[in-house]
Amino acid sequence: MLGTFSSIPIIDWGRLQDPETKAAALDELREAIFVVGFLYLTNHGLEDLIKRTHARLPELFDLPTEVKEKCNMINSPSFVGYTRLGAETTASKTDLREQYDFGTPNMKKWTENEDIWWRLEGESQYPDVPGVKELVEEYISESATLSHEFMRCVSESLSLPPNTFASFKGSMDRLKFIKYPQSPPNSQGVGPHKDSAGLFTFLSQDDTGGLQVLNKNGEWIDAPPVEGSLVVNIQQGLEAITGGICAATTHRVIAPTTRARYSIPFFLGVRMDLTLDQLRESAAHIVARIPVSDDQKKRAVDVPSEFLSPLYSCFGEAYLRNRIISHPDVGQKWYPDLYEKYTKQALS
Ligand SMILES: O=C(O)CCC(=O)C(=O)O
Ligand SMILES: [Fe+2]
Repeated sequence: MLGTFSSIPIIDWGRLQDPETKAAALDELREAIFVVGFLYLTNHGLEDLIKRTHARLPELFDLPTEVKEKCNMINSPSFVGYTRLGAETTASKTDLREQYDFGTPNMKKWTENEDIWWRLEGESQYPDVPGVKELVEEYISESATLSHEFMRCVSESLSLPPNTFASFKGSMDRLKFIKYPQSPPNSQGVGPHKDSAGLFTFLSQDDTGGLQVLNKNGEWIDAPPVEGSLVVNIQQGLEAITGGICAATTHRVIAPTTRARYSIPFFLGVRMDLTLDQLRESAAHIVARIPVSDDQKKRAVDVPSEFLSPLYSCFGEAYLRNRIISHPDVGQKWYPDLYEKYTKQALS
């Protein structure tokens, strides 16, 4: 256990803020992101908010079925809302979890003359429980602030201007509350995947365990709970911005066997209208600074990346495909033609 644990770097946010330690901490950050591919962030200032939010999760999943179903994702062309156990698919297998998806509030309403993928940015649905909307909005707002600062540090770690990644940022970030119920041994909580909504994921897990990450050697290693930390994953948006050089973190959750597990991932969003061609141009100067790392073994066993596929015209379309495949009932209801098209397409 110790060996696998020590292979995931811990980055102390405090050290990135302190002028005395910043330079060394930026080196550690660069190594963690571009050479290892994932990290734990500690000392980030959201500890109290995370604790308060975790404390409310059991109650939200114990609500009567009709209260949860009232905000079911099936009502939402933006794929936000409640997903019951068994309604989600990853790597062609059913996931054993239930969850609520939310997004940044006050999105502009989609109109028919706009490209269809802008419809992914829409208003959230909340369970009808006092204080939940406010808590979600506070969590999203605090996480967005932290993640913007984090991206500035990532730029600085590559000796690039701090706002280098800002122009890739989308307007809607996403947040999920997840429950994995107690399950038979070796059940799939969520199957192997790369996060698809954007740039980085900041994941808070409880103390149950079960998260695993694919390392550069192509081995699944445990990412055990570290109290108060956020697990930071690279998403497909950053992978595309770096021309595929900085591969998205592939991860999965083995369902818990002795009690329920709860987690809260925050997904920093990417711009829906970015095309691969635009990226190639704008990314060249970023890519030139990324340290070389060998991940051939990981790539040999990895899951595909939608954003890098020439099948899709822009991030928005690739993300829409990902949502439709993950939530087939919602996809079929709101995008029947695209559902037909995407379920027949194989990613190369
Ligand atoms: O629950 C977790 O720890 C991971 C969740 C996850 O990977 C996801 O929902 O994208
Ligand atoms: Fe994920």
